[in-house]
Amino acid sequence: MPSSPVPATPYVDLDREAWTRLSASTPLPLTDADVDRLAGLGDPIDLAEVDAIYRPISRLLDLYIEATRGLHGASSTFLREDIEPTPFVIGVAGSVAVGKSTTARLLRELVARWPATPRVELVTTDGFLYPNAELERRGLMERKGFPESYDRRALLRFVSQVKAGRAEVRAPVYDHVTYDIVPGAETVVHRPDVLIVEGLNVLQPARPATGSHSSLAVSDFFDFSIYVDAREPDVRDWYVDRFLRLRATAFQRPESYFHRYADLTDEQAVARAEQIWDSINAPNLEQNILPTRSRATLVLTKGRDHAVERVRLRKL
Ligand SMILES: Nc1ncnc2c1ncn2[C@@H]1O[C@H](COP(=O)(O)OP(=O)(O)O)[C@@H](O)[C@H]1O
Ligand SMILES: CC(C)(COP(=O)(O)O)[C@@H](O)C(=O)NCCC(=O)O
Repeated sequence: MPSSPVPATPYVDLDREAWTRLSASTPLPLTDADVDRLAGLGDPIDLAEVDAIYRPISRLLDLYIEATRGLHGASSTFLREDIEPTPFVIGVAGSVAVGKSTTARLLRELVARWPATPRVELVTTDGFLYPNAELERRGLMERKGFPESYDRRALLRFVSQVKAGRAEVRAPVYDHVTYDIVPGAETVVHRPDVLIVEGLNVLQPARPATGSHSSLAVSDFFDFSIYVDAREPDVRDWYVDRFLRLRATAFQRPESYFHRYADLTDEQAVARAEQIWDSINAPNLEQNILPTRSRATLVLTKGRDHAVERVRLRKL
């Protein structure tokens, strides 16, 4: 029997105008208090963009959450067991400097406005990077952010325990100033309604099972996932801009790992940032991150000015 062709794309593809039109018919407009709170996050995002692009995403997430709870109730009825719904888990993936953290922080605020999900927790996967001493030992200091630079088993344990509804789950903490794991620090997650897991590699598929280790990846616990996408030359520029801004602020602090870059001239700082981008972050994007884009439920494509140009939502 001839096999049916694989569809060219499993996504509904909307340009900015089509997606923006959804904003007019989406409930829960931003109030003055919301605008104040969002402005207070310290992110450079334009509030008109929040209303047109990100607020409809929060509505879509609310619909998925409601449907997932319905499905959960159906399973409970079938099993004749009273099983509590567990946190709805959202993954946010994409390149270094593409805007994952900004998107994740924004969604945390917007999703928490919906009556069904006031408690939203956000965890970044950098807390699961191996400490620098361990990365040195493994010869991975020049591969920070590559899948092998993370303690993937600990990350998987963390997400699966939150998803299983455990009352309290702890994650280690990474500091971008010292460029290392903070000894003794932890983030504690207490059974949120929604957990957002943000990180470069969260959409990676599982590695093949070996011996007693089953083949699971954090993405197996996601109820929804978002890939933040942009053209590589634009992301490279955003990375360099952020590096220059950090040089004027965080790098000035003596405890900063990059303190030695505090006094570089503009030209030297740009050259150093480009070198880090070209030798670490660009190869990681190309080899590990971009290949996971097609696994996301929603793909947001940003233009040079950070405005979302295109939204793709998985329909199959
Ligand atoms: N929507 C946006 N509008 C304007 N600037 C943005 C937006 N999103 C991110 N940025 C800027 O782009 C850079 C990278 O964003 P960030 O969220 O830190 O990326 P990531 O977490 O992916 O490394 C930062 O300098 C940030 O301020
Ligand atoms: C800390 C990161 C690996 C990102 O971690 P994530 O939370 O996305 O898993 C990345 O921002 C980073 O520092 N990369 C190393 C190369 C560089 O200095 O840009």
